[in-house]
Amino acid sequence: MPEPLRLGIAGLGTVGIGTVKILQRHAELLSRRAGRGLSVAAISARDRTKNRDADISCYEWEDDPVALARREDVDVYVELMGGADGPALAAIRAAIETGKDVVTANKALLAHHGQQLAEAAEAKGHVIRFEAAVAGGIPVVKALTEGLAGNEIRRVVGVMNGTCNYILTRMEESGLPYTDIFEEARQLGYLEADPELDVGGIDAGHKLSLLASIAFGTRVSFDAVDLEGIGRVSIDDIHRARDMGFRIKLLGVAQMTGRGLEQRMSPCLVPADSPLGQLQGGTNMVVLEGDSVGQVVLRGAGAGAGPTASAVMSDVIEIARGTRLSTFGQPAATLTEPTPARSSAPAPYYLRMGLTDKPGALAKVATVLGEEGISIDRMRQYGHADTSAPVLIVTHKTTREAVDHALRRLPATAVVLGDPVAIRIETV
Ligand SMILES: NC(=O)C1=CN([C@@H]2O[C@H](COP(=O)(O)OP(=O)(O)OC[C@H]3O[C@@H](n4cnc5c(N)ncnc54)[C@H](O)[C@@H]3O)[C@@H](O)[C@H]2O)C=CC1
Ligand SMILES: N[C@@H](CC=O)C(=O)O
Ligand code: NA
Repeated sequence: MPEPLRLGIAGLGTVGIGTVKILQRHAELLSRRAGRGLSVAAISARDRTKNRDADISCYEWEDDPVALARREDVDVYVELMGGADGPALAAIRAAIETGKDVVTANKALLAHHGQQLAEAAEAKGHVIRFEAAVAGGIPVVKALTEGLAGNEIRRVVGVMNGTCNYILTRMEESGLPYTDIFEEARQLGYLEADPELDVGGIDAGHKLSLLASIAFGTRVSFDAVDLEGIGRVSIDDIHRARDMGFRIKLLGVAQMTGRGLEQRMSPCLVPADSPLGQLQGGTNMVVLEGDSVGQVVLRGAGAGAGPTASAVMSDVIEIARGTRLSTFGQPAATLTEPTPARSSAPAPYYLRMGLTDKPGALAKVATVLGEEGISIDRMRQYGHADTSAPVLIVTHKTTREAVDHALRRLPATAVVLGDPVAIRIETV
């Protein structure tokens, strides 16, 4: 049997300890699958003495994660500290410089530095693997890189942030507004240290940009992701959308169009009876569409110690087996610079507005929509006690530009009260 593969594990929080536990619990199973033993050369975290849910006294300790990366007895540097820059970046650079392969769960870091790190690693014949970084335990990176390698990928769509899906699901269940459920999520410890990463759509945008790179052979371009978080999703819209047969999800879409690479992470309506519409709580779902395979739907835990460590271990075993994959599915130097699509593909839209309850009000709105080339598919007016009549409109496919233009014109009709809401409807 070959020599054991020696790991240096930096970060002993949720994911790091989850990884240590799998290594300890399944040592024999893992070495059978890997074809060689797996050993831990040393570990590192901020606080050595912290009470942890695993016995780490058997491992050598390094205070400095960069020193751990430079150790000669480490073959694979397992970075589970987090942070887009700082020690995680310095440590991964040091690991590559000194000839190690790298496994990381750090989507923020790869979204910002993935291209440069992949080029550096590949120039030296080393690999960077990141299954845990996208949708946690769901093997979506491997599905795209390996299982669907024979396809031209048409589209990647998904719910990739469990916290946002939890918040939206709980708002619908409880009827409580965003601020109340945000607080509930905080109390449950679901939110990242900087909650804006979750609710601002940034974390999910990081993940989408990594999948887009593999799917379309383009350099990671997180800055080109059109981002909108869930902070403005109202309980009203959640209920009205449900009345019309939809649910609101923070949805990521990446597709190559005639106008360039479209990457969006924003609240969208999806049919309530679709797989995405049925997705409840903190679960993730990614839908991959290939020209030969059609649609592949992956669903599972996008976060948590066990699921995320499961993904980390899949990368470690891949390396132990001798599989050497390019970080983004093809040599980093051959990834092309994407042209960002300036506008998104046409789609139906959901429009909600309050109208003055006077004859002809609806006709004025319909005229503006018609003049902007927007055709109405369905409409519903609600009973009301005051002077503002709530109206919902589902349009046929149209462009975001036409919708925005119509919304800008509506105040001039003098029949629309307050700010109308427009949300894209995504059919998957
Ligand atoms: N928690 C989850 O469910 C998921 C986490 N991830 C990613 O996994 C990585 C780790 O996340 P968690 O385990 O949740 O974080 P955590 O906050 O629970 O643990 C971080 C660990 O890294 C150590 N650390 C942080 N900065 C350090 C430094 N400068 N020097 C030495 N040690 C340092 C901390 O002491 C701690 O042991 C992050 O990149 C995160 O985005 C990815 C998917 C899911
Ligand atoms: N904050 C993330 C954790 C995993 O990436 C989420 O809620 O999905
Ligand atoms: Na994954």
